[in-house]
Amino acid sequence: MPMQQPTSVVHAAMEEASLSSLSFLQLAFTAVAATAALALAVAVTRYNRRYTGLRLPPGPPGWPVVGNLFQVAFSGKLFIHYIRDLRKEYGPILTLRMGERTLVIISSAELAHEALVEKGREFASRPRENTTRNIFSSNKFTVNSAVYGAEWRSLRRNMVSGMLSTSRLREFAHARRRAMDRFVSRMRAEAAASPDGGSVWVLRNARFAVFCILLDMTFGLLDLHEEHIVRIDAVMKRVLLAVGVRMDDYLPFLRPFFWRHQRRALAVRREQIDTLLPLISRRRAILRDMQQRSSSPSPPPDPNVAAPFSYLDSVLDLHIEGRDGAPTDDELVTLCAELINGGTDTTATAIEWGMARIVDNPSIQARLHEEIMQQVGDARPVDDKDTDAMPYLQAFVKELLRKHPPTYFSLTHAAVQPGSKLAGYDVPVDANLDIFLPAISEDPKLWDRPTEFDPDRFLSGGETADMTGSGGIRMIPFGAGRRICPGLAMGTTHIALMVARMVQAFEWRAHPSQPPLDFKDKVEFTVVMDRPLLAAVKPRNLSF
Ligand code: HEM
Repeated sequence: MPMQQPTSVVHAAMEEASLSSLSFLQLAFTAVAATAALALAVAVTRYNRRYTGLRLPPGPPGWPVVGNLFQVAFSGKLFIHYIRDLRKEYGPILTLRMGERTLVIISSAELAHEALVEKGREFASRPRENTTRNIFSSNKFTVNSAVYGAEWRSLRRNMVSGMLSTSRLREFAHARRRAMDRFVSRMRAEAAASPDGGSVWVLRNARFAVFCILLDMTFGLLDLHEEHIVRIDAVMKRVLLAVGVRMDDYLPFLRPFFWRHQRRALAVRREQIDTLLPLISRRRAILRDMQQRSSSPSPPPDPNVAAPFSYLDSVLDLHIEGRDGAPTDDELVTLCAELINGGTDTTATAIEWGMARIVDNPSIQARLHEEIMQQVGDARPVDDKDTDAMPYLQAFVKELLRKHPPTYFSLTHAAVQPGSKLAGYDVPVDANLDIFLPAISEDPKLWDRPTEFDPDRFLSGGETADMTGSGGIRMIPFGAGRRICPGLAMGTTHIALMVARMVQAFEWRAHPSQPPLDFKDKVEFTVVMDRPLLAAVKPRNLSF
């Protein structure tokens, strides 16, 4: 769940304008000018009052009202690259004013440690959100968006113990096996049907495979047809687009001009509810049936239709501290969507970068394949118990998450109370606190040859990587501290398993029709390859 790009905000605003007629534009400009003049006076007064007496971190000087918004938007750079350049000038803690919002961005291991570990409680909250995002989060009733407090604790405790613990993860080995078999067959079919008989789009296939696993785990419905899954996936993608950053997030006085976006977002929410609620009702019926069977001599339900447990089961009657009653149907939709969204794009993105590294470096592929042959052979598919016992694969996954963290920013944090400081600077309670992760995992003070991709650095007495950050921060692709990603174990398990199955099933090469591989990045929902990876594959001889 990465921070959104302000440049896309401007594109959204331009798109909105192009849809309008000229007369409407003239009217709109007059209204904007008048409103802007008023807003200017109000905002300048409010800003001065808000931050009087505070010492904010340094940052580029901005304009009244809009702050640095247009500097960022018209810089011609991706936001992630803009920040990388800005940190050279202002150092590892800086302030950007994006209209109404103040961003404090930190980008060093020391400051991440101060914010997430030493002062973890002080900065464990999330900032306020716009109305669209509040609709999709059922007013911040999700683990990722909840403000720090009793509600967040209940939801998070349930997600971790109910779904993401190591023991629960083990129980879903069958879901992974099914999804992996389908994943490999789909790639075989795609390669066979391609004009040259051997091309595969990596991200698309990886994304679908992870989506299938998470759908199984969320609803425990094992008989969904592929076309149905594709339809659900399409709706989930529309949701991600609907909650994207907009200009009015930063300049709320422009909100009336975004009424079309708002109406579209409400329609997508309706679609999301209409798509997921029938799955919830089916699971409820299965649970009732299971209960009846347990008190009668009838046989258990068909294991190919329903899993014995799902994430949904754990939230149906969830007691939330400080709240009466169980979650409503709409809230159940929100909670289920969170589990699926949290793990899909992040994991799939990592797979794409990983396969690009494998295609780019044949010796990495040879070593992975050799390890798979030694540990498993070609008579059965690799499973997750096997991957735990493969040191080179584990080192590869770590190096992958160091060099290509799927999100460059952690989710935005916020101070719980006024009066918090970082590096001696004030961090206002209404500021967004963002942690820029690649600056830590490529810091030459912490890493030897930081820009090189080299899994060997983690083997036998080489460098170490505690991805939780609890033993010191060197790379934190999952964040650290109280709000660390609860899907760390699941994410790394899925990445290792998918890479192993892909290398076991195929020999991977750069595609002859594509320009030489480059590792340029761009932001979609996560940080993906600028040019999506199309690889050439040759199926290996397997005897299963
Ligand atoms: C490679 C895979 C993944 C990566 C790189 C990743 C990364 C992250 C990051 C950077 C954060 C923000 C931490 C912070 O606020 O400081 C986060 C939060 C979160 N992630 Fe993940 N994630 C991954 C997989 C997953 C999976 C598989 C799930 C669940 C199925 C998940 C669910 C969540 C949730 C619910 C939060 C919010 C935690 C909170 O606010 O308490 N993630 N993740």
